[in-house]
Amino acid sequence: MPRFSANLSMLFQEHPFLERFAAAARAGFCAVEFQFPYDWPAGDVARAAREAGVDVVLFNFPAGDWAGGERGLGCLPGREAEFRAGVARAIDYARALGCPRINCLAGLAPSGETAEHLAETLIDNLRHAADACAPHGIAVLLEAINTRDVPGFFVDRSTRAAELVAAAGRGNLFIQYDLYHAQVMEGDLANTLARLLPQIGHIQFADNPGRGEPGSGEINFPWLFAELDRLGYTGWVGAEYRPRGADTESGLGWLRA
Ligand SMILES: O=C(O)C(=O)[C@@H](O)CO
Ligand SMILES: [Mg+2]
Repeated sequence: MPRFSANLSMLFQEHPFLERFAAAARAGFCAVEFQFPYDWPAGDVARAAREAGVDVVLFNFPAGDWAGGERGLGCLPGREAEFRAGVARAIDYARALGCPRINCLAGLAPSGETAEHLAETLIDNLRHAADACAPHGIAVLLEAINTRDVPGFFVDRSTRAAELVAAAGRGNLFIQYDLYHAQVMEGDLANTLARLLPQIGHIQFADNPGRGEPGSGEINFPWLFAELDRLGYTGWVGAEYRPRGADTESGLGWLRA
């Protein structure tokens, strides 16, 4: 079976953030990931992970004014300085946490800009991020997000993310393949995984519809997890779903199985 990490922005929300690390360890996870650690000092986050005995395997670059509706800075012309400051901040956190990969959110396509200009901006920003991360042994990821949940997201298909990553042309640049977003937008998960595998630096999952745990929807997760082994994928697979029950533990049947 693949190596699973618990996404602490979605799982274990019945606990305060810094207590979710220990909750994940008690549930059997040896690795965690999360969206944004920036509300907590890096030292506090690192201590929580160390004391729980879990590795931190992924988090996101700062993504703009999230509460105000922004969903990333990667493709936004005129925001390059803010993106770059976010890259530096994320590297500081990654070094404190020993985290080897950081995910870039492309953001919502602003009106009045051509797709070509947005793609150029994103590619320049990805190159900057990859070059800044490379000396620290950190990989940079680009994730496609479905436009049913996030209307207007600029990179909405894994095949497009793969094209942009290839165009940026950096050895430490990969795609983050989220099975939930891919199922909403593209389907054909197994064939797409096989085709994009060399470019995949991290996988996440939730069932569809509803973004719940495996077994709550239409995706055949036992078969797909076995397929990841058959394909030779050795990276992390992040559980990034909204538990349907009152607590996370009651939805972990897929992990026990
Ligand atoms: O929504 C997702 O999927 C993610 O992976 C997040 O990190 C982006 O908000
Ligand atoms: Mg995801």
